[in-house]
Amino acid sequence: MIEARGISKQRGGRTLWADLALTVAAGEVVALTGPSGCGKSTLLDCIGHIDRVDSGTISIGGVDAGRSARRARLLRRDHIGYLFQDFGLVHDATVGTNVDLARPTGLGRRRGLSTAAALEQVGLGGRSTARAHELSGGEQQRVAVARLLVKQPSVILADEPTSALDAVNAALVLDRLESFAAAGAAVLIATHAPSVTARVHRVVTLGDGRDRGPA
Ligand SMILES: Nc1ncnc2c1ncn2[C@@H]1O[C@H](COP(=O)(O)OP(=O)(O)OP(=O)(O)O)[C@@H](O)[C@H]1O
Repeated sequence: MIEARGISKQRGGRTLWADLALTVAAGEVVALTGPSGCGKSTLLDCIGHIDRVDSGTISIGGVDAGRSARRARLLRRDHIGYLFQDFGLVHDATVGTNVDLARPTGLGRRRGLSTAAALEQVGLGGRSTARAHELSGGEQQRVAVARLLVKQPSVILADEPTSALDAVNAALVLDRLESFAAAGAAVLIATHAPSVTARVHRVVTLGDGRDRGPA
């Protein structure tokens, strides 16, 4: 589902990674680890088509957007979902609006759950009119998960999704990510947390080129 081949990226004159290959199959949960500053977030941004690699190719579901901004936008809109450490919500918007905003407008618009059903699934059925900033961190990350439930992306990129959460909420988020994979999504999680790497199918370590294989 995610297929990166020979990709390289420089930042501020420093090579973050070079000639890197990474694949994540449909149904697989892969953790991306490595020392702080080695370029995990940058790699997620490139795979998520928010940023561009300097060389190499990245295809999502067999589609390589190349240098086309339009094709990158369509991949982001229809196929890619994000989960961020800081939750990535619009703070002043309501919970319901935050979830509505994730609904694809193109071919995938009928794919996911309704906003009400998604909020119900994450235990926030009664909170749709609350402003996002009024929720706790754990609740905000559950709103972010509800956004994925309405979008049903085939690729989920999660950047330290549990680092601001307590153990209970972190486990809930991981449960959800595993459910998305069980339903066929490819899930890539950048993380430092042993509690995450212990649960995934495979760990890829940036910086030393190691891929430990099945965890
Ligand atoms: N917008 C930017 N402009 C220039 N350099 C940047 C930018 N964003 C990140 N960097 C640099 O790129 C390098 C990689 O950053 P990145 O956030 O991808 O690393 P990371 O492995 O995710 O780190 P951490 O584990 O601390 O989150 C760092 O040295 C960082 O300072």
